[in-house]
Amino acid sequence: MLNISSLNQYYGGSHTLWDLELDVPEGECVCLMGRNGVGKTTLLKSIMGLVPVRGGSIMMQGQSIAGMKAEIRAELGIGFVPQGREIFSLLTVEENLKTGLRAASKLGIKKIPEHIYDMFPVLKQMRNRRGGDLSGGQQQQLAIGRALVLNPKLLILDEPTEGIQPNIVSDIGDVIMRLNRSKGIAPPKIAAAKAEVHEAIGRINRELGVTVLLVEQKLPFARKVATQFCIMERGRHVATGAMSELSDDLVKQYLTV
Ligand SMILES: Nc1ncnc2c1ncn2[C@@H]1O[C@H](COP(=O)(O)OP(=O)(O)OP(=O)(O)O)[C@@H](O)[C@H]1O
Repeated sequence: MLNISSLNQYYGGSHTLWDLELDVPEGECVCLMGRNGVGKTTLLKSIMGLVPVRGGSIMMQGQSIAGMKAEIRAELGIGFVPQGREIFSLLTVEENLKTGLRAASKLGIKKIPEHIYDMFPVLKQMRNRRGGDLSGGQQQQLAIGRALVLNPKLLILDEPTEGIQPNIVSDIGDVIMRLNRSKGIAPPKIAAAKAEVHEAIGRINRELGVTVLLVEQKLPFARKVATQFCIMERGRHVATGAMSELSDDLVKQYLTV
């Protein structure tokens, strides 16, 4: 579905991506891996047209997209959930989802597709709550739900569970948490919230048939959700394959910190 070859990217004079190759076959869930600063986010931004690239090609379903504006790439069926989620905290869940509809109306999508609420029941329950009042895990589900409004063929996610913290939406929340802790009441289960997000990504891939490319640093999650891996090191791809073939040697060489 997505084929990248000989891609180079520079931030000013700093050469960040070097002759990069990446294949994301239709129906697969590909995990981009590598230590901090190797260029994973830069590669995702290059695919989305958010940073300029030099040379090489980016093909989406056989069509060259390297010179296209970011909005056109979205219309061609590439959904993107950036790091940090970027949801609107003062808008309700439903209003947040509707912000995705403006671009979607060009594709004939006029209302929020029901399968988004099926995929994320919590968004249905909380449709009238403000985005800023949701927990980190719920906000991440909202960000993914919003990307699904465009009915993407390819969904790109940058570290979807990074930064999921206990719900400290206000000083009051903070005080409650501290009080709970002093009474021995455990804070909300972060691991469970992260697992929920990963499970949803797995279902989006398998049940909705959406091809997925994601950056995920946590190996157990990556192994669980992805079918293929691509490891990067200093701006270059160094190893690719089926997730079942990701060896301990590769992990040690390129992923262990
Ligand atoms: N806007 C920018 N201007 C200049 N250099 C940048 C910019 N954004 C990133 N870089 C540099 O490019 C390199 C790759 O960064 P990038 O964020 O793509 O890596 P990453 O693998 O996603 O890292 P992480 O896992 O920490 O998110 C790093 O050396 C980083 O400092």
